Amino acid sequence: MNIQFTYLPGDGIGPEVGAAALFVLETVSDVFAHSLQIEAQLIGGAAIDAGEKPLPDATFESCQRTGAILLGAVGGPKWDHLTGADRPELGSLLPLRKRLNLYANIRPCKPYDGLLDRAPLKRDRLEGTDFVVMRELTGGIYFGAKGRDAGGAYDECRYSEAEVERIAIKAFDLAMQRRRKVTSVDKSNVLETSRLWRETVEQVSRRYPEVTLEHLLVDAMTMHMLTRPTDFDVVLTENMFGDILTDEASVLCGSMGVIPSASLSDGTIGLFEPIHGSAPDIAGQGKANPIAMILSAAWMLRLSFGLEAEASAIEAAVAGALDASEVTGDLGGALTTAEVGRAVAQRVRNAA
Ligand SMILES: NC(=O)C1=CN([C@@H]2O[C@H](COP(=O)(O)OP(=O)(O)OC[C@H]3O[C@@H](n4cnc5c(N)ncnc54)[C@H](O)[C@@H]3O)[C@@H](O)[C@H]2O)C=CC1
Ligand SMILES: CC(C)CC(=O)C(=O)O
Ligand SMILES: [Mg+2]
Repeated sequence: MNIQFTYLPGDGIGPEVGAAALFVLETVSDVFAHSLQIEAQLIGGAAIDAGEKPLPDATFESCQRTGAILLGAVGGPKWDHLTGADRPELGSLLPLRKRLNLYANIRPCKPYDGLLDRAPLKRDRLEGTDFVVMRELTGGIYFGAKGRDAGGAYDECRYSEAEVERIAIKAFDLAMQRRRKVTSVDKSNVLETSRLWRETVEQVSRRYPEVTLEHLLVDAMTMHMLTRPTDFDVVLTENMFGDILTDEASVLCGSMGVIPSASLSDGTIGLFEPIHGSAPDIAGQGKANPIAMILSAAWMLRLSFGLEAEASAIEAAVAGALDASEVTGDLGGALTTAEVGRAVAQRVRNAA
């Protein structure tokens, strides 16, 4: 098969973890006799530095055409003086998600066995943790009107019933394939958008009588996630809460550097990216953990190209590398970003 995708390394550690993931993809395509057609494009601060818009037209066109996108991260202190749509985050990543209608962001929290002792929680409390966060990705406060006025500053948060309904359906459909439980997280004691969220999720849940529905307020959820992580199956939540809760979930999994994500629409386009950002504090030092990016590449093979054996081969290689402590410093190892990429690739080759 010809695996054609758009590659957006972006900023900070993006190009570093991206190079490691590409190395693994090249090995997989060699082992499984595929060809790779990589369309590398500019995004974020890297695009700004090249004299382009944060989301250049050529980049968007490539994403639309290939329908499979592997992205590192955007943003960093170098561009923090910029405002509004001139910023990498507001001018590239958010419009990319919005314009491609990638409203369903799926982020897994299933600690690898080799990392169970790295989390602050004891192994016996963590063992069996396996939940997925279904985060709404194209609505809410990140996309509302924002600005400054005489009174200070404002960020508007809006959700339509249709926006809540479609992400709730995704969550319930996913729960039907898993352990049939949805935990919907909102702030309905205070926010009107959350009241709509809760009512709509209730309505959708009536179509799924086999699925147990639980509602939690987001402040309490930050505690429940740490005290009873094994209780959750599908966690359904809005854009900003999902952003925050999944960084917290990374603590259960050992590091920010191990959680991949898929952002999907109702069509065939998929955007695959680690949940972490550009990590300017470690950029350029070979310290970044590439596993989240490598797993995002595996998800791209599975979800955009239907290459299940190839995706599973990468995931098995990652599990093997973690068991053998072939890891970067965030996981207590001594390997560089590139060395982890090579170690995972070697395991893919050895298993073939
Ligand atoms: N999807 C994206 O493009 C995202 C972009 N950002 C942007 O990234 C920049 C930095 O944001 P931060 O708040 O520092 O979040 P961050 O996720 O980049 O980093 C948070 C902490 O986790 C560590 N970390 C992150 N990824 C790691 C990896 N792969 N291996 C080892 N350690 C890792 C970092 O060193 C840092 O200490 C900001 O400009 C922010 O807007 C933040 C989140 C997502
Ligand atoms: C630019 C941010 C909204 C990206 C982010 O933090 C995320 O999607 O996790
Ligand atoms: Mg985030």
